[in-house]
Amino acid sequence: MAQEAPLLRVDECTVSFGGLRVLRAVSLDVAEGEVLGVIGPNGAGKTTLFNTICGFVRPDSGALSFDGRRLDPRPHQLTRLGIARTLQGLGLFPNLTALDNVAAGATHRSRTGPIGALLASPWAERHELKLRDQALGMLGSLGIGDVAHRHCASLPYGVRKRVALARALISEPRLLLLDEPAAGLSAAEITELADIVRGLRQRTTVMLVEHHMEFVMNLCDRLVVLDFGEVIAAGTPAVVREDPAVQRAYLGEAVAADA
Ligand SMILES: Nc1ncnc2c1ncn2[C@@H]1O[C@H](COP(=O)(O)OP(=O)(O)OP(=O)(O)O)[C@@H](O)[C@H]1O
Repeated sequence: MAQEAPLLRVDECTVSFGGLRVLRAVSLDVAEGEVLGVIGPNGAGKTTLFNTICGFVRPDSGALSFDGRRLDPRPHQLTRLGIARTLQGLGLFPNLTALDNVAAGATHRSRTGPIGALLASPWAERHELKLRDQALGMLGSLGIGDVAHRHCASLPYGVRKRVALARALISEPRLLLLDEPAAGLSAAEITELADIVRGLRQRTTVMLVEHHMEFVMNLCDRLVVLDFGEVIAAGTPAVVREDPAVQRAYLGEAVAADA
């Protein structure tokens, strides 16, 4: 039986900054519907891998494909291609409400355009109202509908992280890239986040970079481990946790965290 093509394929990608080789012939597949975690010690190249997938960094060699087609993205094309990303720094507009921040994630779907906006046609207004309804629904589905009209600057960090997640989801991505989603969250918030991400798999594929071992071990279907820019292991959390190369890379760190 023919094997289904992966949603995302990273094929032998090598990336250098000046003389520093940061990714070394990295290959991995992300299957539709899975939650894939990318882990590795500090400086292993995880963020660079995300940046390469998003087109912020061009590989020296190698190729990417998305849904069976060559992926050579410019960052501004990502949403249209069906890829969304949350950032470590969240990147929210602090003086806008949570609702406006989320609606901003759907601007590629806004068909109003500058002329329509100037004319404020009833059609354009209806369309904008629909987008705002969807943004409100998205905040509600992440359990923070009550903060929709509050400025982001006034919200606790854990809530702002959910706003950023809602903004990524409003574009209805096929692939959602989460950059350290658990960082800075309390233990209770991390448990809730894991439940949220499990719920997301009905509608999107998730690839995440994370340091929190218990979170990734409990949540991810598969893990890819990077060390010094190389894939040193890949497989289920149970397999990866027992891998001697992974344990060596994490010497002194809690890879086997009581997951
Ligand atoms: N724009 C850049 N110019 C030069 N060096 C860079 C650049 N971006 C990253 N690096 C270097 O590339 C290496 C990998 O960095 P990267 O941020 O991808 O690692 P990481 O695994 O995400 O680390 P962390 O877990 O600490 O976030 C590091 O040595 C870093 O200093």
